[in-house]
Amino acid sequence: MTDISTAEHELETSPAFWRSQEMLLLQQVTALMGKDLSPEAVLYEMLHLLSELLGLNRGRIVLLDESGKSGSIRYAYGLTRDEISRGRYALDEGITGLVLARGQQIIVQDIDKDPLFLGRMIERSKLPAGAVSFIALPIRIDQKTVGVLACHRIRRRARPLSDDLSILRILATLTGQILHLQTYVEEKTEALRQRNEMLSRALETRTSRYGIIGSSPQLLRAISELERVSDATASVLLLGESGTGKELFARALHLASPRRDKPFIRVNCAAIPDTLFESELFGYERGAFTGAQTARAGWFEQADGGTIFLDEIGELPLGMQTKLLRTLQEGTITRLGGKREVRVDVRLVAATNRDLAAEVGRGTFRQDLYYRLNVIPIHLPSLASRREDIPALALHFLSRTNQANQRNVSFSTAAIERLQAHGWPGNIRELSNLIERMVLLTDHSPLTAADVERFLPGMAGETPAPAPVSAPMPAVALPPAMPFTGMEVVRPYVAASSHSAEELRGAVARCGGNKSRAAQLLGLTARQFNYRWQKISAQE
Ligand SMILES: Nc1ncnc2c1ncn2[C@@H]1O[C@H](COP(=O)(O)OP(=O)(O)OP(=O)(O)O)[C@@H](O)[C@H]1O
Repeated sequence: MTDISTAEHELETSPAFWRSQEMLLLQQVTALMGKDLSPEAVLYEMLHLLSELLGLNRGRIVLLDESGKSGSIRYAYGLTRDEISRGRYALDEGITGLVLARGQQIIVQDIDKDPLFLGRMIERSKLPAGAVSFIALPIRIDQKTVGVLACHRIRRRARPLSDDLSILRILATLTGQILHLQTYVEEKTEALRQRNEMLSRALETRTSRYGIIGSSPQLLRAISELERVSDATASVLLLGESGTGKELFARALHLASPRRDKPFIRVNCAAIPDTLFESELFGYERGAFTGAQTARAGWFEQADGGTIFLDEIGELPLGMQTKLLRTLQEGTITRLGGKREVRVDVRLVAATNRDLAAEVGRGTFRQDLYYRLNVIPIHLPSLASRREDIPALALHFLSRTNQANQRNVSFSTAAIERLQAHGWPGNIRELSNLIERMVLLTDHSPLTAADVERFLPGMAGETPAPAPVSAPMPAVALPPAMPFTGMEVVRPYVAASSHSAEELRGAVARCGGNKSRAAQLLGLTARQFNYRWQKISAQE
């Protein structure tokens, strides 16, 4: 031996050298644990360093299989794939099987001399020529043996066996902790995944069962109110600005009720001329009026067993309000020109975007009917008060329009953000119409914030502040300037009670006395306009 190698030998055999090697190993392993919680990376590196720094070779970690009756090698260093695949042990089989079964460490001083040592995994010729030891220690979680940490050790080496055993015990404990942590994290993650799946399924079925999109607390509250009263027979009054989904909710209420297989009849009170209300709602007998050549059942009779939805109930003339109240109280109707009372079993759902209580105060709506209708009021939130629903609604309308028109248009994130910033006085109907127009009238994808800007009514560059919950409509609500679409806008986005007498008169004057054009200018239906016009004329 040269002087240098003698010095190296002395250094290598000094206890200080081995302590520093052990410290290095532990430092490296714990540093890795801090970085990466996956056992693969940490345990592999641990076995690697065990070999590199301490000369304990062919380390392996055997873990019990799910059956608990056998174990197999899960992590190893210095073993070939074939060798690893041979590393399967039944309980009590060989040294590893014994440690698995009994949870006690075993040290085989010389593998060639121990009859219990199987030697089936690695050919003897591949191991060092001299005496080779084998050390196997149990890995425990919560006092239960779940695996074995084992390695080879050249018997004739400078480092005492007790030191190797000490560090191996620490590493076996560390392995147990890492595996325990992994199981814990996996269990927690799985539980969270399942809970998440369950919640999103519940949300999905609750909100999309009736085609109602959105998960804002305000919308969920309205849906849960709807579901709570769906089985009752009392009248429901849906309140909310135009386009907030009152009709959708009325249909949802019907579908959620035991009447779902019976008719759902929608009557738009704003669209029926005063003179036809009675015959439309209650039907008529033959000869009831000129032209009544056959008898006809009205909407109430047609809805028998089901639900009648009186939309824009605030437009109902006073005379009809009295008749409706009688029907609600007595559960009967009398056809126009008829004498017989016909029993009808109908649930009434009414909707209005008007302040009915104020109408009662003004004497244009019967108080007793108002109380009768207002038994179960459900307030539908404006879109501006639940902006978090805008992305989901926008994507819903986008995919619906894409499908209907064989298009494949998408939105950029900025476009969605721009939609979220808009005030939406026309609520969901306005959003739905806007998206339909954008998809049909643009020839590129994704649609950008600038595209949205171009299509928003008279808002270029302006970001309106969020409207307060159930904020009244702006006093002058002229219909927004729409880009040419080739489509009729189905309904104007204007609250029915939002025009002062001055505005009505001003519009008529601007249209040279033409009331239909004045109605158009103000974004009202002819009926809505006439109703207001009569009202201001009566007040004069
Ligand atoms: N939460 C929602 N999810 C999906 N679509 C919705 C939702 N709310 C409303 N819509 C859609 O928006 C449009 C307007 O809704 P709806 O006609 O029910 O409003 P409304 O309150 O009855 O309006 P109006 O007072 O003018 O009669 C419809 O096409 C409806 O399907």
